Amino acid sequence: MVESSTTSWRRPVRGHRCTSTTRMLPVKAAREYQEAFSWFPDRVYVCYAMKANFNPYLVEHIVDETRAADVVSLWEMKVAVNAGAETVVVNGNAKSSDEIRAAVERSWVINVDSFEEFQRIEKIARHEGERALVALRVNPKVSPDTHSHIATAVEGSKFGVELEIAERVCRRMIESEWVEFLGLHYHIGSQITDLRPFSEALRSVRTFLEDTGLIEEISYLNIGGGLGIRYRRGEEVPSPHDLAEELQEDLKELHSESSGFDLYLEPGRSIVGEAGILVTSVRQVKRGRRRWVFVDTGMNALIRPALYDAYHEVVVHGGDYSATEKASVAGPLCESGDVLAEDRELPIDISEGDLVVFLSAGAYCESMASNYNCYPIPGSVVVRNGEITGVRRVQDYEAFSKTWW
Ligand SMILES: Cc1ncc(COP(=O)(O)O)c(C=O)c1O
Ligand SMILES: N[C@@H](CCCC[NH3+])C(=O)O
Repeated sequence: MVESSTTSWRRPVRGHRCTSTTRMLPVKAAREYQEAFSWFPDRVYVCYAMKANFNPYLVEHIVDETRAADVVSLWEMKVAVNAGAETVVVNGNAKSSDEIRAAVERSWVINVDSFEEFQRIEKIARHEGERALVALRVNPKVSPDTHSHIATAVEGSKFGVELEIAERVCRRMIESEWVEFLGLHYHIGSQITDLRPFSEALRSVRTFLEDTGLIEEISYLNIGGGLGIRYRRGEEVPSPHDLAEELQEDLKELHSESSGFDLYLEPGRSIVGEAGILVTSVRQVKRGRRRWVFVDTGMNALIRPALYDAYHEVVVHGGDYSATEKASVAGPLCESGDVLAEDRELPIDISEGDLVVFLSAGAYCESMASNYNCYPIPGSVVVRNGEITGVRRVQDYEAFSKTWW
């Protein structure tokens, strides 16, 4: 649950009962992933993709269930370890040497993004005197129906290695004294609600593994994350069980052709997305050609509408919906794109101080918050089974200014 920067909540305290009916879905979702793939013959690791929401209190609950995380930076590594992650996979197209070193020292699997990165890893591993555990991120080239900014396996994508040249890279990894080649990784993008691209990607990778004979060399297959969530009321989206069913046949056959491999998944949004809300409060209503509802936080806390034309359901807490009219909800920032919701039916009598709540804000909202216009990073409250289990206070000026002076 994500609270806006300046809403006038009573100060939440860890352990207090909370009256909110918001369910803590993430643990359930993580469990569902584990159950959904339980037919897989070897081990299955559900590595929570921390980029979706790295709130440490939330990560703690999820990792308690999964024991595994997908990280992309040193700080994500720290949060994952503090939350008790035992299995960590390291992603990123431009990893720093410190990140690579940390992974090598702890024997975490590195999903290698390029041949050049493999060479850097080899050098670092030699220097450390430790073999690096590596998998190669490949680009199976699929075009899911999602925003182009979050499709990650299209032609020309910055991520991964094209399958046409991947065999050569894998063979070099296999020959290397300083890396241990485990297998392949791919991730086709995010907010994907059609299952076809997931099976297309798996089939491309399967064909690659069979045609090259690399099927005999792998002990690791990482199929990434990407499953979409419900942003609009009434929308139907596939569940982890649907995804598992879609992939079951190919995965089982691939497994039977191999000498056995563990399956890794990296879901982010589908674990935390639906569970989070962003609570803002109305500062002002403006009437002109359009009716505007200005709230106290904007794209600094919810950048998805501006970045991806994303839609988030809006609810006015306790609002009288018997008389509504169209209005757009915008933040206070000096940016025309700082519009959080366009043309929604909102109560006519909405006024200063009313709480405007954005739904499905658990993923890529809190984690993408910024200090634009020197607005503080909003605080957040994590609730589980009706109880507050974690509070991050609104960033204060002292914490903010330390970054600068
Ligand atoms: C490598 C990688 N794995 C996993 C994820 C998580 O994706 P999602 O939140 O869509 O499940 C991402 C983000 O798209 C990613 O880049
Ligand atoms: N930030 C994106 C998802 C990025 C996925 C990370 N690879 C969103 O809000 O939809």
